[in-house]
Amino acid sequence: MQVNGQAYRSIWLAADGVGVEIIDQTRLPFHFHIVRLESVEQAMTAIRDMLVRGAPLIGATAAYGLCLGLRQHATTEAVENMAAQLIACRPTAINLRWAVERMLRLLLPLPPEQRLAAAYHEAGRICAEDVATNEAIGRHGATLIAAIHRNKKEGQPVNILTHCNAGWLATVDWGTALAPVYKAVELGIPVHVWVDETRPRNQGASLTAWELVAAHIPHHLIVDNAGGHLMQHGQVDCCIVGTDRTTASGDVCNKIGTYLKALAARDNGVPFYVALPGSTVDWTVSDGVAEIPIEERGEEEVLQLQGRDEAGTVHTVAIAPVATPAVNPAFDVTPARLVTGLITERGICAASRSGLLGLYPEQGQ
Ligand SMILES: CSC[C@H]1O[C@H](OP(=O)(O)O)[C@H](O)[C@@H]1O
Repeated sequence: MQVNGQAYRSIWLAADGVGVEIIDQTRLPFHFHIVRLESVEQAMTAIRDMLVRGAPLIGATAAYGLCLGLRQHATTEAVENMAAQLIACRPTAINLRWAVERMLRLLLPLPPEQRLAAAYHEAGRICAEDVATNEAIGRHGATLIAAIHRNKKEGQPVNILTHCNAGWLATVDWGTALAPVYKAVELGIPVHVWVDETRPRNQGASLTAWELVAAHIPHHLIVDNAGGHLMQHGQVDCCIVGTDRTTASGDVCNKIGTYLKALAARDNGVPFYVALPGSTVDWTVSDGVAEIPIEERGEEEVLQLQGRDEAGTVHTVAIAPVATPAVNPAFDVTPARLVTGLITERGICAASRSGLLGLYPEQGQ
């Protein structure tokens, strides 16, 4: 996407063809800082500490992490060990495992001396495919926004609520939930985005809002608890969110708070869409609540907030008594019954096994 007139992806191979460069998303929205990764350990840290985040992007980072690790060790044992460590960095997003296993399927049959070049090529393919996939998600999702727009009064924008960040920063480019917004804007459809701040890491405030400012797309930041009220008062035409793992039956795992938004949407008759690439479907599980591992992150993310003072200095401050403990589940699962539809690179389908198999028939063979 464009940042101050320059095109960026969220991850790219450095000019020397060796290092991998990322946008440090923990520094946004106040600082646009690029970090160069030179080892698999640095890639793991970037994933764990959320310098990069978002299911497709952490998958792409892990793929390049294997490339960086192969520069040191190319034996089968080393590759398998690196792969296991990368997958363990974060437990919920399926794309992390998907990308690493795709790399292993390619690399393990090769002789060690051929693995490095093949790895860089495949990591590049994973990134290029993600860009094309998300652009297709955008095109399909934009048809939904266009249909809503046709029923709006002349000049009225389509009001879309989104949760967390499923924009281009969550992927290699375009994003998933925000891709339809970007494509709708390209079609000249007026949109307005309600941006859930998304406690505790405030990725809506720090990442989605930053993206929409850069794209000059009208939006308002809202507290997570305001969405239901806005829906009750007819101010939300649809919700579009991302997902870190969706089950074969259409249950959707996404950033904590998504489930509550889906409940409010159902109660108010607001369409609730989930945008995802096929690589985010976990065909091995059906019951999302029972089977998807939910990442428990550190309590400090709940007990602290980060912000910038008037002098431009960024501080981290406590928001609760020192003696107060916190619990920090990073994701929740929205049952398929609350999902209006899934927006994929192959089209839009019902949040159901039959709906998904209709778009991905090869998964049923
Ligand atoms: C396109 S995946 C977006 C998805 O990932 C985010 O989780 P995290 O920032 O913790 O990696 C969030 O659930 C987004 O909806």
